[in-house]
Amino acid sequence: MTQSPEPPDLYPDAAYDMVVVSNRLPVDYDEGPAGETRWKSSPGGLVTALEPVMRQADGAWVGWAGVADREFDPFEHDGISIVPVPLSAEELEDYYEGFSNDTLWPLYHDVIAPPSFHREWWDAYVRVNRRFAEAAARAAAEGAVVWVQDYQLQLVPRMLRESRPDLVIGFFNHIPFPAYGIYSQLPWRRQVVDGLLGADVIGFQRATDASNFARAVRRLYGYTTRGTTIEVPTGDGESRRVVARHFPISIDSAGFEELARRPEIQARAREIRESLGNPKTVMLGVDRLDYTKGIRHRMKAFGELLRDGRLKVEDAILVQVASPSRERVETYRQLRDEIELTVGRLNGDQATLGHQAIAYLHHGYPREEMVALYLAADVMLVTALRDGMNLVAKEYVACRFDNDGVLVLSEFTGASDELRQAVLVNPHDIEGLKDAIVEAIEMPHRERARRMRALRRRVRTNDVANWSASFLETLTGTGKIAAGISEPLQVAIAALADVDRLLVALDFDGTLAPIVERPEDARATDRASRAIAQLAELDETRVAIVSGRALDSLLEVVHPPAGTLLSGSHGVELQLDAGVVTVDLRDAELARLRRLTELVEGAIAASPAAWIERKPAGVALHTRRMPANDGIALQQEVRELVTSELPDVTTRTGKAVLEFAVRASDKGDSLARLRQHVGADAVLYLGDDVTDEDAFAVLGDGDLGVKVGQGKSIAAHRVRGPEEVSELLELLVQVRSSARRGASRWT
Ligand SMILES: O=P(O)(O)OC[C@H]1O[C@H](O[C@H]2O[C@H](CO)[C@@H](O)[C@H](O)[C@H]2O)[C@H](O)[C@@H](O)[C@@H]1O
Ligand SMILES: O=c1ccn([C@@H]2O[C@H](COP(=O)(O)OP(=O)(O)O)[C@@H](O)[C@H]2O)c(=O)[nH]1
Repeated sequence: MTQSPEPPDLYPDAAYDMVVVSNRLPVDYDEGPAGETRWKSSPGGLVTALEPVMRQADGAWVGWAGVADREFDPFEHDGISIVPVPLSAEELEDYYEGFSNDTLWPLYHDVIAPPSFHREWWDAYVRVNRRFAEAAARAAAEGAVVWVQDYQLQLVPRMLRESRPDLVIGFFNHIPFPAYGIYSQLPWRRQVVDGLLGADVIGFQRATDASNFARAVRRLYGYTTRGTTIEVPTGDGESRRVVARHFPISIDSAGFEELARRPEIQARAREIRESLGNPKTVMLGVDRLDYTKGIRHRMKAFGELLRDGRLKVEDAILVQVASPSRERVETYRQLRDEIELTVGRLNGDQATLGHQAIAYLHHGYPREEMVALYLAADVMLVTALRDGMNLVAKEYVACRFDNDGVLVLSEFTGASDELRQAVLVNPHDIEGLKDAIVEAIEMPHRERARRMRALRRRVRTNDVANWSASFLETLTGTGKIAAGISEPLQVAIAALADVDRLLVALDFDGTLAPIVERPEDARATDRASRAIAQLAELDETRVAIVSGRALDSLLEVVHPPAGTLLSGSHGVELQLDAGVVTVDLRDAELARLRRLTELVEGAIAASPAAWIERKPAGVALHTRRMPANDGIALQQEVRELVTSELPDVTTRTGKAVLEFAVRASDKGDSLARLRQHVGADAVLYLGDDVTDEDAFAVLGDGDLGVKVGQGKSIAAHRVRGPEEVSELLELLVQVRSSARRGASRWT
């Protein structure tokens, strides 16, 4: 057995506040035939997506250099600090080619090819994951953010949490996460899920991937999952909240467009068309040579169209870039043989002396050439059988600033969730695929332009900067929040305008009303109050105020329009259409409430700046008027006192407030009840406090959560404060009232 190489001693210890860990570095070490060496760009969408992020972050990128049995010192490449992790030839075989690419890859891509399960591959996977975790732990500064990438490193989050509990750990899965029926075949299914649960945030490409993962957690561990959150027990009776959500990855759209606008690249596009004999239609496929990409299905459909006479070889050509990938894995070798046989046959049967049917290119091309190819193509064919995202589809759209070209896109790609105006296809349905190709070729210019404009808007709005900012904000909550309503948030609000029945649920303090010294002085901003009154006038639109305050106290500060639903005391009190619903406390709960009140009152007697607020099922200790450290110390003391005598009492911390309740309820329960009462098709929730996270946690697909201000949050969007909350509500009034006017014309 080969000895694993020891990590070299040259790693810059604890130097980086941000560390990205991925199997592959952005560059591969390459040795030419004459022994000349160089670093060249490594293949695949992961690198394309992360490169611009890393260039901005000034962090370290920990990964493998693409060759076995070689050790490299850390170095700087194109403004990125590179920390190479060595792999022996045997580890490369067992961990990368074996477990990553012959077990996990086919399993996670819906067993398109049969996965192989070998125990020695698993052992190597564990060993190599540990080496990556150690390298990342060495590079990371105290409290750093470590962002682990992809299926090759699923055990790293747990390993890092154990060795470095100070770190903030994110994980992003670039490939699909399969349904439990498939995932459960994995003999190490529990270990992998546990490995991932070491992260604070687990990102997926699609909402279905995140819900498949949550289901696996429930089935294998029985942990509670709620919307996008998972409660992971920590062993001391407490639990950590892990977020598992989709963050669809994207590209540097502006960068691609800038390249596409360069005259020399446009000239190259013309040259490509000329070299193909200037046919009426150039179709393009660009893929790693991988069985998930549906290259054979595409060729079969194209071949039949030629054979049936629906297309003529003089008029249409398919350019297929199949970039070399994983060439030592047997399934990939076989695939190459099959594809090349198909190309040979098809050209043999259909080509003429002057016109080939398929131009097949088994090469990897630099970005400039890719852009020229995109510009040269009338129709882009993306027919993957399963694909995490597929960046090629987004790149094609980003390059078509001329609003021309048609994208044929498989519904089994992550990209199809966003790129709805493409010609969507099921690549298994060869007849359907043939019709879609003909539809794309014959599509009238106006229709092509209409679709391409809409696609381009989407790719511009959600670009790679947006993807990483949204993931990292969810992870750290410390991102700088841009002024105003961001473009992705505007798009999300526009989508709410069209739903049939909408619930707009709003936290009060810190969201509608700026935080003030004395809670009784808090008032919603005038603009927010006006917008709420206008929303309440719209049909099929209900407004709810969801507060931690007791209902009495809420009604003193808020004067909502008729029909507004109210939730007080974190859902213990609800005012629905039929009046107030208060949870009746049982005798034992009443006795506990009395004792709780006595205990807290006694404990704060010597701290005149602290005060308590009585609620129907609990008390809240406010420390806002105390120096911050004194407040924290008092809260700690009172918490210990209460929980040692009344262990069943629920505690909850907010901004300078510690709450105790004898009946457990939170804003998530309350929002679920309100949603049910209204029969809402979608919910908009806005909140600023830690307790609002429970409400964000119950939001699902089609809902919209907006965190107000800084702080860790699972909400997908943010605004800076109450002024922008009112701006957002005004925007909603505007878009929803015109949508409702449109709707009522037809009803
Ligand atoms: O590193 P390789 O084994 O040569 O493979 C290349 C990369 O392929 C995969 O890409 C995925 O990520 C893309 C960006 O998120 C996504 O669009 C695509 O659908 C995925 O398949 C793989 O996930 C990477 O780890 C590989 O580096
Ligand atoms: O010859 C090539 C073929 C592909 N790519 C790039 O490789 C990435 C492929 O990403 P995608 O998400 O489509 O698939 P993956 O290969 O990651 O599965 C895209 O950025 C392509 O532009 C490239 O630079 N040269």
